[in-house]
Amino acid sequence: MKIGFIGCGNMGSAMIGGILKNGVFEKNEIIVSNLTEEGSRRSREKLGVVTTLDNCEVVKNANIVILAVKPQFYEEVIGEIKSFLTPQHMIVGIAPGKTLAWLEEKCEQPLKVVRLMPNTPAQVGAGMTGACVNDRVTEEDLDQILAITNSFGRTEVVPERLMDAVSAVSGCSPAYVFMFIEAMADAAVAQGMPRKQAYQFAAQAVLGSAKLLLETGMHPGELKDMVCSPAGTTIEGVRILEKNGFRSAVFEALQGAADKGKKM
Ligand SMILES: NC(=O)C1=CN([C@@H]2O[C@H](COP(=O)(O)OP(=O)(O)OC[C@H]3O[C@@H](n4cnc5c(N)ncnc54)[C@H](OP(=O)(O)O)[C@@H]3O)[C@@H](O)[C@H]2O)C=CC1
Ligand SMILES: O=C(O)[C@@H]1CCC=N1
Repeated sequence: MKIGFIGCGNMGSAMIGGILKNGVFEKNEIIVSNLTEEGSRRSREKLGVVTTLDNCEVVKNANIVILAVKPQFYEEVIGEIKSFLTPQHMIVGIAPGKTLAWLEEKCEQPLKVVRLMPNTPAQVGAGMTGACVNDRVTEEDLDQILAITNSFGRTEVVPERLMDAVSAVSGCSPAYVFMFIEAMADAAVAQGMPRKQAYQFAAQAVLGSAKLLLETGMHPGELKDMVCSPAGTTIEGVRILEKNGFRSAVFEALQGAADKGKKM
């Protein structure tokens, strides 16, 4: 085995899905641990990887170890596995607030440490991951990490001080985007559109807008202005969004998410 996941829920399985689809590792090179027998069976059936209920088995059988449990369980899990870690291991945290220094300290030995902040669109190969590494991670190690993260979307290597911002703007933001889509679809339903069709229209509008911005590199304000005809329908909606503090609400939400990450 080459890569191991401690925990294989939403994020772990999304990451493994991309890794397998792009042939970064074969099924028999991936070992995952779950907390429950039910989770273990789900990992086996859904992904076909090697499974265990013993977190130490992951460390004994893989040199890249991804901690894909909720942040609250990081300390307990590291306590369990630390005596099996060696300088050859690369330990990868994906939780908000768990800094490189915190991970190094809890592992109690000099190790290659990586911090990633992926997001759930990784499930469909459209993830966005922020990455930073400690000074023991070589160029070759980083290339290996990027091959992994690029298998489920795009990656940006950032200074660690930006990881809370990454967590807010791409780790958490899919939740806010889904709330936005749901609200738009509710409004379309109120106008008489069948719900399934409303999700299609709202989601494709968000997907297309994101694609337009990424592919043209244009300023989002300019793209917004392209939609707003003088005395038209869109600018009326813009007025109402501004009146209701739409931008400020988004700003505050991301600020709150980033601040929460700093405290974790
Ligand atoms: N969800 C998201 O959008 C994002 C999440 N993250 C981070 O990813 C990490 C995982 O989150 P997510 O995938 O959403 O969480 P899930 O709840 O979906 O999955 C957690 C997994 O951890 C397993 N688990 C729990 N306790 C243990 C333990 N002691 N030993 C081994 N396995 C254990 C569970 O096992 P079982 O299957 O048996 O229940 C489950 O497979 C978190 O740190 C989160 O902050 C980062 C970016 C985005
Ligand atoms: O809130 C969470 O649990 C995760 C971390 C980053 C995005 N979502």
